[in-house]
Amino acid sequence: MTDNDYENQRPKKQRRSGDLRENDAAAAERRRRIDAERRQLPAWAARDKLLALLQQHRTLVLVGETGSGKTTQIPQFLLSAKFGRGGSGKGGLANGSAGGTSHGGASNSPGQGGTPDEAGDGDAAAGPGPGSARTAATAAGGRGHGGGHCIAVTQPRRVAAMTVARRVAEEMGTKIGQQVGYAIRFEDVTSPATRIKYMTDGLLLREALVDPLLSRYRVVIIDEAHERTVHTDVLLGLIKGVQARRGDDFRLVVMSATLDAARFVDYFPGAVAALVRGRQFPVQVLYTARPEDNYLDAAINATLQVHQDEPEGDVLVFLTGQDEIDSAERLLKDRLSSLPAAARMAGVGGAAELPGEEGEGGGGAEGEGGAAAAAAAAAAVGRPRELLVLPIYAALPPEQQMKVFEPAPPGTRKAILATNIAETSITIPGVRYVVDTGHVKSRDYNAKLGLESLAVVPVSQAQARQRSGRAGREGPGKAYRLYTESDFSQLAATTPPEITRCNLASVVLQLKAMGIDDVLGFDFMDPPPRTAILRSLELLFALGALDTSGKLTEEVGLRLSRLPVDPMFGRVLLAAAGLGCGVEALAVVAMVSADNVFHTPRQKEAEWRAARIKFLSREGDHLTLLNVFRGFMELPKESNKARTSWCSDNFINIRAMRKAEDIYTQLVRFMGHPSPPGLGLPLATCGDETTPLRRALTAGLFPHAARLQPDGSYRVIATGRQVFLHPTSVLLERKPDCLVFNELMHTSRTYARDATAIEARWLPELAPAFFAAKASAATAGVSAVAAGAAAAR
Ligand SMILES: Nc1ncnc2c1ncn2[C@@H]1O[C@H](COP(=O)(O)OP(=O)(O)OP(=O)(O)O)[C@@H](O)[C@H]1O
Repeated sequence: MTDNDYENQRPKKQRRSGDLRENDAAAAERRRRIDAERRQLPAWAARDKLLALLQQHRTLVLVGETGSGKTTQIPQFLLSAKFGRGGSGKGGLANGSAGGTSHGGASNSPGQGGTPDEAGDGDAAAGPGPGSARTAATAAGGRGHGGGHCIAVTQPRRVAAMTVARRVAEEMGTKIGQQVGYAIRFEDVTSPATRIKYMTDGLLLREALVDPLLSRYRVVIIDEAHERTVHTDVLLGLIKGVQARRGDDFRLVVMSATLDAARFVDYFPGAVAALVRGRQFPVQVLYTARPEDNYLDAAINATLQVHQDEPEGDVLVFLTGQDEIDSAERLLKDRLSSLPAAARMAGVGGAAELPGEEGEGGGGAEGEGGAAAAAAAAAAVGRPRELLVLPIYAALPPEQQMKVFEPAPPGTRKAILATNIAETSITIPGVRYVVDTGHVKSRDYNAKLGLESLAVVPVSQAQARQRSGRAGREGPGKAYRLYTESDFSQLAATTPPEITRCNLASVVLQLKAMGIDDVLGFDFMDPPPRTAILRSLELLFALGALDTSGKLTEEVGLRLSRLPVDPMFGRVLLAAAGLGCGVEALAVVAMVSADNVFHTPRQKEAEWRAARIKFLSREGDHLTLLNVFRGFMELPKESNKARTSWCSDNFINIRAMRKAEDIYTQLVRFMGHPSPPGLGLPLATCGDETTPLRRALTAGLFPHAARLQPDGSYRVIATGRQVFLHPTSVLLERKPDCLVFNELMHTSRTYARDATAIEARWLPELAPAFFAAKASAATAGVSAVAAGAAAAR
């Protein structure tokens, strides 16, 4: 560098260090403020009592109001009491204060079954059954434990894991990924320094595959346990086994604002329940006087009413899914444009990928004389004048999801349209108002048919409380429930555990991979229906993941358990690797794993049908999806404009395509990676030759249930009732040993939606008697193994 260069640099350097000092000062001030806020949280008053309870009990079931500080504070308390520091094999369990002064904030919760005495009952109740949970521990093969140094905090959802981790890192004044980190599927923001790790429950379950004793962790916190996701329930069963094996070296905390603590205390030997009393800010709950005919309209009205009448504060609206959110966004725009000038000034900011859309940037005030006065009036009463509509749902790319967490620009109110992704754990800065439609999309499973479906159903009371709890986190809030108080009282108290209403193939596969062979005997807190487990065993057998004695096969089962996709899709990928069409199979699996890519507006049916023709394949929907994927991938990646206009011309959902591309990229890495959990499989392409791909698809989806015939039809071979049909399938021929169809089910998603139609149409054809007579000896073997295992207990 010459002197001259140096001189040129100097002022910049000085400016930079000046900026840094200012930034440092601002950051320090912010931390001081956050620190003061933290100390006001109800959880703080309970700190010493909670730590003392955890010294004495291996399981703590903690109930505390939404916003009381469970998710953000408890892990920090544990860390400061040395629960999250390893090496000695004892850590805080021996050294931490064994009681301290109780501030009276926490109490053993009478009526919730939380006393140590009652926990003794739990011991007895759990006595004879935990054989399989112990098997889990044994499967660790004597792996060392005692070195656990980390605190894991599970969340049912990725967004919560990410955002809460960031908040806690900020509270602790560290960079995310250092002392505090998070891990979600395909994204690990942790380091060797990490002591508090927020993660999805599904990810901790995956970790248990390779480390069944969870030996990295001194404490596991299962947060939002009331949600009873399938992953949480399996984890609870596994952890029970881990506790038995690791003894005093391991602690479990189960937390929620809306939890039946007694159930958990009964389930875990020696558990104790505690209640954190009090909430930070009040939330006023308002009900409608009469039931609403159309909750979507009612939600729009309520949002606009809040925007027009209420002082500043963002609105969080709970809807059921992406389609509904898209409609709500459009309706809000339309309604805003028809409002009087004062309210109309609020342009509605479009979704982030539509820059320049009408309303963006809030130019509405320009040139409207009356509007300026109205704006002044709104400002005078502290009402924001613009409304910025932001969606958030699971299929939205993460960078767009994060937009809801950014503060609204001055003079603007955010209206966040969310699915239940925003229902628990998270704090969205600025939200003071919640609009609860009272509905949610929920999974259901028909074990008889092996079909999963999604249906819009009323929320439970616990969900309604969680939703209201998203207001009142930074100040007093209001929750508008779009149903009557009497309807609320009729709602189920809690949501039934997901494990009792979903396809269990993945779960069964993972348990088998952990060495738990007797899945029917696994110590579930709420055992799933027996038929559902049997159906999963049959499916896994049909996929080649289990042998006739119900054991995991090395070649298929073990590798499938490592693939982070549905076992049926995973089987396609394994088959494709052997058939030289891995690239195409990955594309198809990515497309069916993303949301529906086709946009089918009713008013433009002729147009979208015409646009669809160029992608259609006579060989089936999978090949059609492959054509769409190839078309998209041919566009220049860096040109957002080209991609957007191609999607819009072809009536294709760009968000779903981005998601598919993302899944594809991640799976390519995963499949090709030479060391576990990667599979090190070659990824060849079959080009325009489609036969290998069709073979691979058949192998994955219906290996023994159907065989592709030379003429392109499928033969359905009897394997119990494990048959997948499309509602438009046509029965070509009825032979003595099989039925011949032109087309079979192509994705789990489609059959999910059409489960009822399929049942009505095909069940008589697929009568149990027909299949019972033809059931293969091998499938019967799996059932016999399952039945034998059950009988042995
Ligand atoms: N990202 C954030 N920005 C601003 N404040 C936050 C943030 N995260 C948390 N807080 C503050 O910390 C408080 C406690 O949050 P925390 O998530 O720990 O509560 P909780 O008891 O776990 O609630 P819930 O049961 O709803 O998950 C919130 O009420 C809010 O005041």
